[in-house]
Amino acid sequence: MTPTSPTPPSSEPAKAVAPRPPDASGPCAADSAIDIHDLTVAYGERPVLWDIDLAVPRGVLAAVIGPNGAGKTTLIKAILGLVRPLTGEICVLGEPYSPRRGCVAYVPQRSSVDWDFPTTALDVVLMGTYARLGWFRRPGRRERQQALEALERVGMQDLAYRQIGQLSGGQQQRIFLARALVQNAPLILLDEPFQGVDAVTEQTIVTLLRQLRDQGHTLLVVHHDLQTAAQYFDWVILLNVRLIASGPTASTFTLENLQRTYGTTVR
Ligand SMILES: Nc1ncnc2c1ncn2[C@@H]1O[C@H](COP(=O)(O)OP(=O)(O)OP(=O)(O)O)[C@@H](O)[C@H]1O
Repeated sequence: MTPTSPTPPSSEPAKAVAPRPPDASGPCAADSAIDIHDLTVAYGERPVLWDIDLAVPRGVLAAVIGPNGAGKTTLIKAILGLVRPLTGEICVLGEPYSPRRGCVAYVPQRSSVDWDFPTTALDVVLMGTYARLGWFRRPGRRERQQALEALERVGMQDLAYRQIGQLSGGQQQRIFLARALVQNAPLILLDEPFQGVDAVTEQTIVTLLRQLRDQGHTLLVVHHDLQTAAQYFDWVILLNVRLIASGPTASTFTLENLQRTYGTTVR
């Protein structure tokens, strides 16, 4: 790809970008949960994602890892159609995003949510049913039951009627996870779900993510903690504006790849 503007990031080109699966064909391979070709995203003149080619298979619990400002959140936003790429194509579950919108659940970064918005935990979870209901139907008894069950799965049933602004960080994170559960989407994107949560909540979330993976969902999780990455995830995507590597954790989460992602200071 050779766009005239903006100029490419100055760092050395990535040497070993993970190859796309050999059976992937056309822009939207049906066997991939996410398929990205030649993706470049810029804010103004500055590229924050450069020429990304990436295929994430279905049914993996995948981490997106990279330093601050590497473009991890921007990658999630690009998949969700929230930022307009300069170039490139993104396919979700074998199709462009728009017709697949209802198949994707999103657990945002806590800091990006207005917690003063006057709504209860149950109402937030019920939002996960809206895509199924369409424009003109309101959630009924069945949807409320599903929402309460999801709250129970994340251990939050007792706080269903609490205002979201009155919940702790870990509790808020679980509410958004419950919303994703209710949506029952095949693809779930989570932006730093462990940020600011205690060890017990972190384990609750990890257990849920594994259960969802075992049920066939694909999960893409922005993750910062290198100590836990290999233990939690079976697929890793290493990113620093460019894609450094993507693949099974055992073969991809290597010291060499981490050094290329973060510089030479990783031990
Ligand atoms: N709306 C925006 N307008 C301009 N620049 C932005 C915008 N959003 C993000 N950026 C910049 O783009 C770069 C990538 O941001 P992004 O949030 O995707 O990184 P990240 O890897 O998620 O970082 P972190 O680990 O700190 O959350 C950063 O340098 C950031 O300052």
